[in-house]
Amino acid sequence: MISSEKKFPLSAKDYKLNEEIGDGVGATVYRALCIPLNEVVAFKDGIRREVQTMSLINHPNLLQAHCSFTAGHHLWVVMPYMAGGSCLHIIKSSYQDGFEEPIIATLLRESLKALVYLHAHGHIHRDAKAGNILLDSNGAVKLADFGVSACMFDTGDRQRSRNTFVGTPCWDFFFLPTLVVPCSAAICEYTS
Ligand SMILES: Nc1ncnc2c1ncn2[C@@H]1O[C@H](COP(=O)(O)OP(=O)(O)OP(=O)(O)O)[C@@H](O)[C@H]1O
Repeated sequence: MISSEKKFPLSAKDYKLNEEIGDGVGATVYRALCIPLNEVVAFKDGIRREVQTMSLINHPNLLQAHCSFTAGHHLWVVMPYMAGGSCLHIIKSSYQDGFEEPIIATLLRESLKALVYLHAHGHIHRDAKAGNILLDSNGAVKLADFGVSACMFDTGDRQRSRNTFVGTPCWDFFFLPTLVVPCSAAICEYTS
């Protein structure tokens, strides 16, 4: 699971946890400092499936993990810190009337490239939404949060789990059909 040439340490003592930067349904995300590399990172108490998916993907529009390790009962995922925050956060703080169309088009294009890549590799994200589209300090767009993602090649219980409903209802039933589906036939999140 390497998103850069740098070797991120695999021990909690090498990280200094700072403030909470996100509180999702499944996990809390923190800003942290990787002390030996003097680099700001994001720290998430992940789940095994998420870590597995993050270890397999490699695309500029997908948030890869630097590394992961266990400490006590926690499975920590160390990720690049996306200083721009999520699109949801930006909309709430600065664009209450919504983004202008050119911005939406750009965000969708970048997010769809990520989904096309995932689908081509047999993965389905299952929770594409503004809170999971993150921006870094250079404005790069990355799709994050593979906590409920699934793999088309899974068998047994994991295969059956693809048929369960996950994700975020308003996004799955409203946003995606009205905005994203006309933009790309690549959205096959619902066919699983
Ligand atoms: N690498 C990161 N850099 C900066 N902020 C992040 C990063 N990862 C996550 N966040 C912030 O934390 C929030 C929650 O993260 P994430 O979606 O991974 O958690 P979750 O518990 O799976 O969320 P949910 O289940 O609600 O979708 C994001 O919306 C974002 O604001």
